[in-house]
Amino acid sequence: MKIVRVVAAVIKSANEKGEPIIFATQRGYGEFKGGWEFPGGKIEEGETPHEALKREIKEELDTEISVGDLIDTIEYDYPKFHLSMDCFWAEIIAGDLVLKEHDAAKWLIKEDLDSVEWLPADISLIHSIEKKM
Ligand SMILES: Nc1nc2c([nH]c(=O)n2[C@H]2C[C@H](O)[C@@H](COP(=O)(O)OP(=O)(O)OP(=O)(O)O)O2)c(=O)[nH]1
Ligand SMILES: [Mg+2]
Repeated sequence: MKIVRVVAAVIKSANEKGEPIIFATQRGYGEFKGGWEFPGGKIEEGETPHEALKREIKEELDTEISVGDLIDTIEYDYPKFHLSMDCFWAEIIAGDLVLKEHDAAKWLIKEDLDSVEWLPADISLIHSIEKKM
């Protein structure tokens, strides 16, 4: 099966109460339109995962991030391809998270992680984030 290598950013911040929050985005196009995910995309030839993630977040959200530790690498079989997705903690350096491609976005506290319809591959990631938030 075709393997698609993807990087995704779990952008972390804090709300007014000082609680940790993460940034979730809703896909605006394609076969998974409407599903919730972490911003990011496919690694291009010659790029490191780190470079790919910084590029994707600039393209999708017009925002510069610093990339932190790897949270998990998700391996998931979709009917048409195998997804291998490196998911990193990230923080905003500059920019306002402008939605260039997504339909909607939300900052979620730990207790609200289950409140959106995540893409199937993201379910196991949500569990590890929940433990680490
Ligand atoms: N970015 C992202 N993609 C995810 C997640 N979960 C998940 O199953 N995917 C899938 C959906 C897509 O098939 C693939 C990533 O594709 P993408 O559409 O983000 O790639 P891209 O930004 O490079 O966009 P494109 O140029 O290929 O349209 O991984 C996730 O949390 N974030
Ligand atoms: Mg993308």
